[in-house]
Amino acid sequence: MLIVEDEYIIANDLELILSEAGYPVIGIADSFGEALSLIAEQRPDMILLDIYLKGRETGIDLAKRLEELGIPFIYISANDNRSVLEAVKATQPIGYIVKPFREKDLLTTLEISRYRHAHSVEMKLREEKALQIALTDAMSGTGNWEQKLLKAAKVFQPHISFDFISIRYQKKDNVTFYNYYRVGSDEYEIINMPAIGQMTNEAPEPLLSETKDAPSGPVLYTRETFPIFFEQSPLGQLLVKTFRLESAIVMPLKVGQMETFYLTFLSRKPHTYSLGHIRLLERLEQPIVLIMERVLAFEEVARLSEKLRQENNYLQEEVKTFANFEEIIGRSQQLLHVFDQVTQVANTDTTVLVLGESGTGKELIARALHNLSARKDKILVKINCATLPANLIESELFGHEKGAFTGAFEKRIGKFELAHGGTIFLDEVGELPLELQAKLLRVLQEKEIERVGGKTIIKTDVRVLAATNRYLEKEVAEGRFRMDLYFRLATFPITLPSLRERPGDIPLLAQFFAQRSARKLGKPFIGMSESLLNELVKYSWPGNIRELENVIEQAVIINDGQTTLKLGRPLVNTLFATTFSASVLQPDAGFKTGSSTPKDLHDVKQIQQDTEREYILAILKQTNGRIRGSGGAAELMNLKPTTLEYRMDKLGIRKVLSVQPPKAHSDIA
Ligand SMILES: Nc1ncnc2c1ncn2[C@@H]1O[C@H](COP(=O)(O)OP(=O)(O)OP(=O)(O)O)[C@@H](O)[C@H]1O
Repeated sequence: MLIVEDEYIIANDLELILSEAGYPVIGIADSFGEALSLIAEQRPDMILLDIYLKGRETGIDLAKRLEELGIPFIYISANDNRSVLEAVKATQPIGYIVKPFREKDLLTTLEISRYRHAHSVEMKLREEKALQIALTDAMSGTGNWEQKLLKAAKVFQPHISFDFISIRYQKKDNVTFYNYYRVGSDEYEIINMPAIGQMTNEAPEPLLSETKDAPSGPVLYTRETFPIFFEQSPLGQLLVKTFRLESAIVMPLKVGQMETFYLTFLSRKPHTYSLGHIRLLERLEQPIVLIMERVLAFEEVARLSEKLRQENNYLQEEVKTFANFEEIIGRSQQLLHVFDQVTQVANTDTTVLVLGESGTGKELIARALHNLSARKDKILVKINCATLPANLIESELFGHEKGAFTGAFEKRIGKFELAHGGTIFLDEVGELPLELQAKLLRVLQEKEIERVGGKTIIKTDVRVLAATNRYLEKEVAEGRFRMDLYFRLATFPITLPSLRERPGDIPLLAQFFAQRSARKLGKPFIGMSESLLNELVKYSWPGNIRELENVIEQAVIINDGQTTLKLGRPLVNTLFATTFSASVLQPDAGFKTGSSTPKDLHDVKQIQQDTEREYILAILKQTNGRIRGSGGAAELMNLKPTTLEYRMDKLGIRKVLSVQPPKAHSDIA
């Protein structure tokens, strides 16, 4: 114990009593200065403190230092002046002994004070532990940051009371403010930036950028020291003025390398905050930082696993088809030329536009381009521009912020962001609506994207591959496709030959598909007859390799494994197919990779179109107008539904939505 007493006799008396009672006394000081130097030498567990000492400073002045040092003390004084007693109370002594005292009274007071103090320290420790647990619960519960921080603020209230709490979250150059105003015992109003603007008639946003870094530890501000606080936080100044606040504590919490949370507790009363609060915040600093780090790490993990989940979806889609260059079957000159082009351009970041009829292997070539590039270990994201609803394409491509549109409940990253570091394959790019063509062009030019409803620009590193079975130049001429985008995409065009242009590859492909299907179905495959191969080669394959693949798979399915393959249905049974096989003309002008051109091009084309139209109408009648799904016209014709719809559109065949029974006035009827 240390005795701070200027009256020598009393001091000696005290020392004697204490020593005899088993309280070792480390010294006697008669002034403020001497007491501090004794404390510096040896820190006492407790101090007996007189109010009036030698020199200018009093016991009350010393008490303030003791509070800072965290040393408990008991006043021992004859002073009963009211204002002095008020000041004494404010210094939070653990006991008070009135002079003159009896030895018994002194020892009893000492014992009780010591017990109460030890008990209160233990209580405090327990309370602090409970506070930490409550903060962890608040922060790791459900909800967004605004809700979590409100829960955390409520947890603080009994320990560091406040009328207003402002939490600034600084992440690199990005600042977010969360403000809560206490309106009832457990009721808080969330005061966001627009609300501050409305209340103060001042735009608060510019003030954010003027916010300076606060000090490294907790700092207490009162009316006298507010100017320093205002200097650092002009927004804080606005809040203080608007909500008539009188004192504050600012606590910076550095989380990780780049992120800091600034907690500012503000009170309407001038003397709410004390050194005790500062000490409490200091003790809580590490635990809170740990909580925050954990919450941020969880968020990051959740973000990454969501990304991984999305990537997985695509990867699963990917493994369904071949992705290997070697798996592209064919030895024709036309195909070898394509291989040369692929090899040339694969390992660059050049945008490639793959052209060709439906089913010619455009997607396969796109995958080969990716697999032969330096990006092969990164993701290849495919997006089919024809199958997405027009109103969702933008958000699919670029992502959206939460609340960007009705139904955007959560923030979602788009495929461009997902493909970061890898490749994006825009299949059927010719179907992209005009307004999105402008946005795609911007991505290609600036290499940056903006989420729907987002304010920030996100840099991307994505290689773009695109494919279409449309004749894009015609689309440009007819105003359906932007010329500038066309030029951007067609930096390096690769045109795939139709199957009928390379009949020499048909036997190879047929064997390959037959073996593969047999393996898949666990059936033996003993070969194909000469006549079957001839039949395959003669056929015109409007659905190209996809159609061949399907025809062979069907044949393998119905085959018993003991005899050579037979087709499930004859290939010459459609007018559509025969017409095309009779001519070298493409069903869709523009992908002419063959050499010969019929003389009377116009007439042939007209006949061809009429025949095709009749054929499609006949099939549609058979299916009651149904295009998609099993037993639909597309399946019967071995075409993709989108291709069939495209053809119908071209030939002026209207789609009938309600087909049961077919309407008498419709095309189909
Ligand atoms: N040279 C080839 N060797 C083996 N299989 C091929 C070859 N070319 C295409 N295929 C197969 O044919 C089918 C159709 O190919 P793909 O989907 O790449 O065509 P596409 O031109 O992209 O069609 P669409 O324009 O209709 O989307 C796929 O199953 C693909 O694996």
